[in-house]
Amino acid sequence: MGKKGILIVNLGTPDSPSTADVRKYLDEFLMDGRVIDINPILRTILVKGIIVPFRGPKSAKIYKKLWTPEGSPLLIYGKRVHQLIKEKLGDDYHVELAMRYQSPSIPDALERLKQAKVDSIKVVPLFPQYASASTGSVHDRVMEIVRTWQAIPDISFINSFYDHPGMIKVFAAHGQKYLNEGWDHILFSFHGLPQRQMRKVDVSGVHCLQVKDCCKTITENNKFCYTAQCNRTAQLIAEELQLTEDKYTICYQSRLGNDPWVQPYTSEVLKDLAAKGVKKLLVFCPAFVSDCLETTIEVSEEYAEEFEALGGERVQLVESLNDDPAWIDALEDIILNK
Ligand SMILES: C=CC1=C(C)c2cc3[nH]c(cc4nc(cc5[nH]c(cc1n2)c(C)c5CCC(=O)O)C(CCC(=O)O)=C4C)c(C)c3C=C
Ligand SMILES: [Fe+2]
Ligand SMILES: [Fe+2]
Repeated sequence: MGKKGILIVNLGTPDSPSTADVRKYLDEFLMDGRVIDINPILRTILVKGIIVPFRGPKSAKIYKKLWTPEGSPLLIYGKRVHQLIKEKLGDDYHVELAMRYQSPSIPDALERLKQAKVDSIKVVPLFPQYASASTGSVHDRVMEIVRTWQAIPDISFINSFYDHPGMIKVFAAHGQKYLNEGWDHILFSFHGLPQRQMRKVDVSGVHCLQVKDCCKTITENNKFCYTAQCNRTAQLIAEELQLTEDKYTICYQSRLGNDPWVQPYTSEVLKDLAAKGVKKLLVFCPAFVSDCLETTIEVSEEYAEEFEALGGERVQLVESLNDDPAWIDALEDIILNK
């Protein structure tokens, strides 16, 4: 019998922080019809004519701050997790790491699985909560390639692991280290998403953004809703840490463009909290399994500066799952049992 193939996939990051490489990354990322889900002609004009030329140099400056001698944190942690999970799963498995955008690419990783003659492939996007723009896009790309193969092995896809007890415990343990430092409030800041993408995955057609508090709890109607899954992740971490509802706020960062995204926006929440006299904030970012631009720079630097300018004193980011051995245990369970 052959080995079982596992393909773990994260979002991706530029190959280097040079403007040319950041532009190449943004172009591949934002030309994805699941990320900027508008008319293809408008998308091309918007991405190639406006975002890539103008945002490219600005993003490159931010990536230069993020970059370490080993490279981009998202890829560094990706490689460490890949190595650790390979060791943990042992010889019955062939594990490949890919990035949805840039390198290592999904086509190359799938080719290696094909060459290894695996019996099956399990695709594991490293996004705890499902969004068409992240998990959906990984699934789409894998299917696009595999459908051209003559011999297609057993193949399965993980949708999400937003409530996985092992993962919840690791986020909670990382937060627990800071809990006794006298925080005025706690934020669960998730990556944002255009509201129309929430509506599109509403399997009932009558729920998301149509009923009051639509996605506060997760039900049959909204089980694929990114916001409903984010809320559940935050509630479970809060329960694990015995935080009552008044102690925390769930919010959404990194909005791009002028269309409405899921609310409340993190920057608006920072303004409201500062106006109420909140000085010290602890921030979890549980949409990310590893620290990256969105946590290390956007939260720890940009939101921290914004909050201080509003009269706040301190913003402390809770480290992501990164290469914590307890996360590797949880990931093994997700791979084997989901
Ligand atoms: C949590 C999963 C993610 C979803 C959903 C998502 C949606 C989404 N993102 C953009 C635009 C940008 N995102 C950028 C960076 C970025 N996004 C995610 C994850 C999700 N994005 C991660 C992990 C990262 C960091 C990558 C890294 O290299 O560390 C960026 C690039 C940075 C910048 O220039 O600000 C953009 C742009 C859209 C439009 C979107 C829509 C659904
Ligand atoms: Fe993003
Ligand atoms: Fe929803």
